[in-house]
Amino acid sequence: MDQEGNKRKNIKEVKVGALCQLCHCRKAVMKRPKNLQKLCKECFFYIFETEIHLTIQKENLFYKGETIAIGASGGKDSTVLASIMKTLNERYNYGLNLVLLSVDEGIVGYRDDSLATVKRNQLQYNMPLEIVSYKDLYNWTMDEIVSCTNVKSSCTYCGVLRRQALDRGALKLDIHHVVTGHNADDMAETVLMNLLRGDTARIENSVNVTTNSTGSPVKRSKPFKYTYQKEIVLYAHYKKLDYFSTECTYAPEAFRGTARVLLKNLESVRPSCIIDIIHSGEHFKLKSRKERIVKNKKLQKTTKNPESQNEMEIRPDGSVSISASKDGNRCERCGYLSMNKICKACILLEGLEANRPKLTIDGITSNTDGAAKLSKTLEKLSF
Ligand SMILES: Nc1ncnc2c1ncn2[C@@H]1O[C@H](COP(=O)(O)OP(=O)(O)OP(=O)(O)O)[C@@H](O)[C@H]1O
Repeated sequence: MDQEGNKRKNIKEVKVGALCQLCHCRKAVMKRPKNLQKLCKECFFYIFETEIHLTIQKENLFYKGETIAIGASGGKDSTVLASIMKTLNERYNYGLNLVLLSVDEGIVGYRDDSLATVKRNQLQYNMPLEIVSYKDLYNWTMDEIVSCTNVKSSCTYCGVLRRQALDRGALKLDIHHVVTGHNADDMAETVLMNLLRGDTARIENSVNVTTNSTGSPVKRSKPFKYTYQKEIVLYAHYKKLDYFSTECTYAPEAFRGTARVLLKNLESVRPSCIIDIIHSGEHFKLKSRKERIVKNKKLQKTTKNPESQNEMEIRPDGSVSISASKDGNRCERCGYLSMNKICKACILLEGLEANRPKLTIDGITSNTDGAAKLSKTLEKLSF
């Protein structure tokens, strides 16, 4: 049974047998994963939707008449997001124009199936759908990238390329705001990961509901910031939403996987820990950049190259980080918006191009479709 199947099995096993603690008249069918409150289905729907509405209101996420692209992967989070956005838009008269935006990374046996789900969602929610592909944007599919690199680093490539692809897809439609289905578990995981790596500079940013990548005119919001993954699964299950439940064929980023297991263990003994970690991240204050730079200047006296325009920071372990000078707003290679001379996507693609010949033997392009499946099978083999 896959992971999703297990989750659904767990849901059915919840036996409550008491009255709903909200309406006090209907039978409770579940214990809320967030606070163990016993609820009937109707009250769960109401409280789940209302909490997301309150996050949207508190953070002032949208304005009337705004067009919003919903990052739609066909998975549970973004499917529930599309459904909720439609419900709240109608119920509270947000006045939003909602569009589904999908990125086709080119992973045979995974993304092609999930995109079929998004196409059904398009009809079910009556929303326009735009699909942009890595192949069209970068002339690479993820299957090709993995056959040139390895499965383990695939998430790094995919993350950078997808972020830019979502931006480009949105701009193609003249949309400047993308919402994604990142949830409370994702956020807590990211805070934990950054904390464990000592990457404190990223903690503050990782708990923001809305973020703007440097140089990007497209902002991103996460209306599910306080929404537990387990509750998203419950909502999708009880509402019988049509979503795709297979995990990506490629390995999840190794360290994130470890942080995920750690978080699940913590959650099993203290369900509130997910929100608690997010709150800790929200209250985490780094010394101002100015303060850090002044402190480091003494150290830099001996290391500073007077000809360099680059800003240098010395990390606590003594290693040095040099941030590129901000030369302009466009990548010199692809012309896409970037605060650096060459955007991250182009840097990664440049490394890949060097390996492109490996994919072509005597002018015949080798078939990389399903490379992920093959790699996974090989990984499992033992001799
Ligand atoms: N291929 C894609 N096209 C459009 N949006 C995407 C795509 N992949 C991810 N996203 C957006 O980023 C969010 C987080 O994706 P991620 O893959 O990290 O988590 P997930 O739990 O698998 O999400 P989901 O259940 O929605 O697939 C998704 O909810 C979605 O909004």
